[in-house]
Amino acid sequence: MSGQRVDVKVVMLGKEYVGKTSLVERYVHDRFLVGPYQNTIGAAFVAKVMSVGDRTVTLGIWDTAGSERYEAMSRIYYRGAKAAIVCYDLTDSSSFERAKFWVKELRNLEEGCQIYLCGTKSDLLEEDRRRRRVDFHDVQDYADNIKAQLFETSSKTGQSVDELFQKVAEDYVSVAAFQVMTGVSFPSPVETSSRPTASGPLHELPDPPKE
Ligand SMILES: Nc1nc2c(ncn2[C@@H]2O[C@H](COP(=O)(O)OP(=O)(O)OP(=O)(O)O)[C@@H](O)[C@H]2O)c(=O)[nH]1
Repeated sequence: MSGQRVDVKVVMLGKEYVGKTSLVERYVHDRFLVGPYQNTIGAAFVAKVMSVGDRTVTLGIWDTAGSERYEAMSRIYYRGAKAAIVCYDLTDSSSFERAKFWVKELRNLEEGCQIYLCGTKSDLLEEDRRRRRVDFHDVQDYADNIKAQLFETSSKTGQSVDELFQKVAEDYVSVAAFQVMTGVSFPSPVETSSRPTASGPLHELPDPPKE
């Protein structure tokens, strides 16, 4: 992919091991990789073209590293994002605390960024409901408060993964339509160029977004 036009910059944020890379893998390649866990180093980029009604929308998805070691780098990647998918693991309460940390940052620093909260690994709850460590209703209240949308997904089974990314694209289209109607100009699409990926199975890493 070179010089591909991206309509919506999407950034994946969340504690390490919550399943950000797996979510992108399921959505983009419809697969769930088994084998030893490989943490993301820095960030990885992938673009996905999709349809919303009769429109084509290209999502440019930045999968950031969850390790706190890379926190400063993740900040570079969320700059200018139109959507952030903030992930937490439904079986790990500390990962929800980390999600709140990212929400706070985005709310303070990226006003125009729509937040999607994503509770991951829902298949583990289907196996054993007692594994849930993050209450659905608590998160729903929190999501209402911060005007975010909430999804619970499984990259293993694919549950709600397409719906999540579809909603991101649909929201982009309706906001863009609203802006055209009201005459408010919309930022021009981001141009990307190709470069080898920093990590993992995702590919096509463009230049980091400029501040
Ligand atoms: N059962 C189950 N396991 C999952 C799911 N999603 C991810 N995992 C597992 O959780 C581990 C971490 O997944 P990753 O996608 O690498 O997590 P990450 O958030 O990208 O991690 P970092 O790159 O370190 O930030 C891997 O062993 C995955 O196989 C899921 O939906 N269900």
